[in-house]
Amino acid sequence: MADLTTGTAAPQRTTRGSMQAKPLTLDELRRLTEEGTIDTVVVAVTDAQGRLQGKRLGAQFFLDDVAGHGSEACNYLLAVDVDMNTVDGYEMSSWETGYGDMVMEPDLATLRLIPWQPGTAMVNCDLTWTNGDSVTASPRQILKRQLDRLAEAGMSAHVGTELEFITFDTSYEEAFDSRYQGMTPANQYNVDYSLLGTARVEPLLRDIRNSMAGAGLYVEGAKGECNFGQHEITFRYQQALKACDDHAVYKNGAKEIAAQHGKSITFMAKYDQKEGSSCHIHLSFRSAAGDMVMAGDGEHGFSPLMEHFIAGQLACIEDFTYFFAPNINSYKRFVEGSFAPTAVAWGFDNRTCAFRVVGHGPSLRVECRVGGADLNPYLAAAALIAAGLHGIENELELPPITEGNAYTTGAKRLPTTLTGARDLLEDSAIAKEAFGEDVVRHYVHAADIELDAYNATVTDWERIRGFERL
Ligand SMILES: NC(=O)CC[C@H](N)C(=O)O
Repeated sequence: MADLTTGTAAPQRTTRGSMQAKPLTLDELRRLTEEGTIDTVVVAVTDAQGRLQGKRLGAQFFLDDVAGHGSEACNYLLAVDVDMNTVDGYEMSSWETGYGDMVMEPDLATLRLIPWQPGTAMVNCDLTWTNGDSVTASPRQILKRQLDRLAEAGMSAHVGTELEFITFDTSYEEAFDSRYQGMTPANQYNVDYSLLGTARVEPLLRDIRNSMAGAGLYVEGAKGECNFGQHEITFRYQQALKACDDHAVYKNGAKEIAAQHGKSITFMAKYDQKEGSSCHIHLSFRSAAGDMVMAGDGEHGFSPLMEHFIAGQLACIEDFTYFFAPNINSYKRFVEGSFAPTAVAWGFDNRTCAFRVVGHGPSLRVECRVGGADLNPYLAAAALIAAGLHGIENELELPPITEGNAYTTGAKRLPTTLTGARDLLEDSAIAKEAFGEDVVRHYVHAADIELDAYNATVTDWERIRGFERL
């Protein structure tokens, strides 16, 4: 086991190297706690917005009580807005029901060291009610339900998520105080693939990469992107649930590490008018034994299952767009010619399509390019699995391939506003069937909360536009 950081500021502390740490067992955690190397265990759940929420527990208390029995958290955690306001209208949580508890049930398979915080381990949790029932609106429970459906069909899913983000030399506190005006991006020009440009940000990027390896993620690499200060760090695909747990840990951890460097990073889908930040999701189904099921002898080298799978994605993406673009800002990313998709289309290695098929044989997979970096990975992965199953169960026919520029074809368009996506989700028989009516109501309400907050706000844009000239 590698040494843990002693808690000095990030730039001085030693990194852990790039080897993927093994999951931490409960016995190892006990030993590390007894020898004083670990003193804190973070119990974490992922909320509706995809954020890690939870508590920092004394490691001994975690070992004695929580590992076996869970830890309580207020049920409002899945029913607040971004600002943690208690908002009306959620069935699972309200003043009327007294805002009681749910139980964070540690999934011990997710136990890991958190190298960027001294003496700390973390565990991802499922959410149950105090009577043991599953909390159906919990993103992790929503994904697990789709994985159960997939297992009943004799399959499992591999997922890889690729988050882009924009880095600023400005600290989070300075950014907040200046109301996000006049911030300094970490690069002053487009550093897409630029080794020179990315080297400027490498102390932070390397710290994030190596810290994530120490937290059990398999780091593939980092590259620069187009917008000023925009970068992407990628991790190897893996079983869907672990991929989403790791995504949530990474996104939270990358912000913590940026803060330790006096910098800030944002996963907003569209920070400014230049290129937005995506979360491309690579997905493949395998047999329960792990064998490939998507490649075959058909046209394009597809199996019939793959044809139905892609057809299902195209059939469902409009209904499910909310799960890939859950904020007002998310829709500003869907701009023609920006590498973010606008067309409901699929193609081979075609970055203008919503669904880009890549690889061949065992590596054949679909990259969904719809999601912004602000998506909730559990909900998006659940949506892709549900869409694939919809296509397979109904043996949907593969629509024609798009060759060339999907931005200028007459293909159907993705919803262009949160209102549009919300309405499609609300009316979706497929979504209600796959996720349950209560889950659809929960997330339609989440969209309404966001829309109401936005509509009630007078923005800078309106003042600049109208103050003098109107
Ligand atoms: N690497 C890329 O393909 C760029 C993706 C683009 N930034 C988006 O928001 O979708």
